[in-house]
Amino acid sequence: MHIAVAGNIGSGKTTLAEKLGKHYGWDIEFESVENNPYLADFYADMPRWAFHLQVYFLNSRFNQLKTIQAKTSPTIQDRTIYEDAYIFAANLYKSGYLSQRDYESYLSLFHSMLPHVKAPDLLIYLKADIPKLVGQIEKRGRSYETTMRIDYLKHLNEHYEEWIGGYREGKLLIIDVNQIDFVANPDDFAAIVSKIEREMFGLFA
Ligand SMILES: Nc1ncnc2c1ncn2[C@@H]1O[C@H](COP(=O)(O)OP(=O)(O)OP(=O)(O)O)[C@@H](O)[C@H]1O
Repeated sequence: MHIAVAGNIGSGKTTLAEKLGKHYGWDIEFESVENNPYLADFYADMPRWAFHLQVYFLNSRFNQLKTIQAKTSPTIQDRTIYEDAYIFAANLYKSGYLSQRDYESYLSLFHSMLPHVKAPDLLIYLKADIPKLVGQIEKRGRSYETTMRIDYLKHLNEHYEEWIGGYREGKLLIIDVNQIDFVANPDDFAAIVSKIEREMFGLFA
């Protein structure tokens, strides 16, 4: 079984994946941030490093998927390969940070991978407005994210809305995290668990 958590930067994917992994005893596949050789450079100079970073993320996510698809134990994944292509790369192209030829090469690579990609059994989308995202990004205080512009987050959110609106690949659970705190408030976490059970197993928990 493959569960994936999707959402904009700072929406709380990693934290929720950790909590659900612990709650259900699922394996967790994280996004590799610490060892990413391009991320800090990318935030300092997006046009220069956009293509490099996208190829890096695409490859790392594809390898992660191969691992998940080869396993029999249930696994929760922190961000999907769809977000790399349909959200981040598309946004960088539309914002002029990826050139036409680089974007076309990227898409060609992504389309070569796509036949080997199976959609998750359940996609959990964490929907958050800009103030919530900004608050959480500030709270965690990663130095390279301090240069991030509000516009960048806004454009990413627009891409998320469009992608989620048309998502038909599998089961989808949308969780609006604007008014909840599933870390500080156990009831909020329990409500998420109930929604997951209803979606996955049709139970009224
Ligand atoms: N394809 C991509 N293109 C550009 N940046 C990306 C891409 N994938 C991930 N990132 C960035 O890499 C970093 C990854 O951080 P992390 O895994 O903690 O997730 P996050 O997006 O910050 O989400 P959350 O706070 O919900 O866990 C973030 O700055 C994120 O936006």
